[in-house]
Amino acid sequence: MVQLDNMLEVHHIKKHYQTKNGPVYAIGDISFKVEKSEFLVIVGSSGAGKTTLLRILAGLIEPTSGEIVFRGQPVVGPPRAFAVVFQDYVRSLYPWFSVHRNVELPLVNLISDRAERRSLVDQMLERVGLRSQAHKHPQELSGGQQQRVAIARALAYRPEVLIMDEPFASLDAQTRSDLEDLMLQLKRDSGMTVIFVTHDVDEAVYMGDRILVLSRSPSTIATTVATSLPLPRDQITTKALPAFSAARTAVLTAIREQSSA
Ligand SMILES: Nc1ncnc2c1ncn2[C@@H]1O[C@H](COP(=O)(O)OP(=O)(O)OP(=O)(O)O)[C@@H](O)[C@H]1O
Repeated sequence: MVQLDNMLEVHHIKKHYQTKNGPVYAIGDISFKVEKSEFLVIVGSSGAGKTTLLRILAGLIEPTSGEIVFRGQPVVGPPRAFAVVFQDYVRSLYPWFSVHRNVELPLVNLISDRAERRSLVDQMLERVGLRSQAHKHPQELSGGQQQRVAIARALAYRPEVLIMDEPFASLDAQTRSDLEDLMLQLKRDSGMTVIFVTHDVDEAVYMGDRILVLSRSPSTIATTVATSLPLPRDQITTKALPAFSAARTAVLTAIREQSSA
């Protein structure tokens, strides 16, 4: 029998927000498990609770009930082993610090040796193709470059789990596919686990090993689609495979069923 290494377990998460107009029921009841080194993608219509779920997974907000278990331990705050990249990279970078300093900051309390820390930052900036821009400030870079800085910062931290909330949503198509491929390559090299939210079904199928489709809120998991696409992926040949269109059809059908439900 195949032994699965479930590093993260989500047990019956429910979440409602208290507002002045009464409770908003965001997450109905969600349970799933994530294997080590898996690339798990979460899709669902607007307002389905994707960001809420990611924030709970990252230990940033508490669920109303249910439990997240990471390596056998309940998550009660942001775990050291997790890093998060949000869509809003402009606000996630410090404008008054250089690119290099932005990537270095989260490492200050982790790596006390300054030379070692700076060398790791240089390596990460090299990986995302920004070594020559290290001295600049974020606002001097393009949107795609700023998002690369946010990715370099998350990866320099060497997380076991990287949580990404629509990280490429506001980028042009070419930059987006370049960053998709960069992320897949970095993930393959590091063996980290990725949990990734997107609105884009093609991106979900291209990136994911498995896709969770959420129902409308209060959300549950409507369907799970395993992609079974060969690695490494390629923007042209992978998307021409029958398995790609089969997975795409399965995800789109589930989303359509939810929006007409
Ligand atoms: N802080 C909050 N207070 C009250 N309600 C909230 C809060 N955050 C989210 N909600 C509500 O919870 C529900 C789920 O929101 P969430 O942002 O998690 O959905 P989403 O699937 O990420 O949406 P989108 O795809 O549009 O970003 C929505 O009805 C939203 O209005």
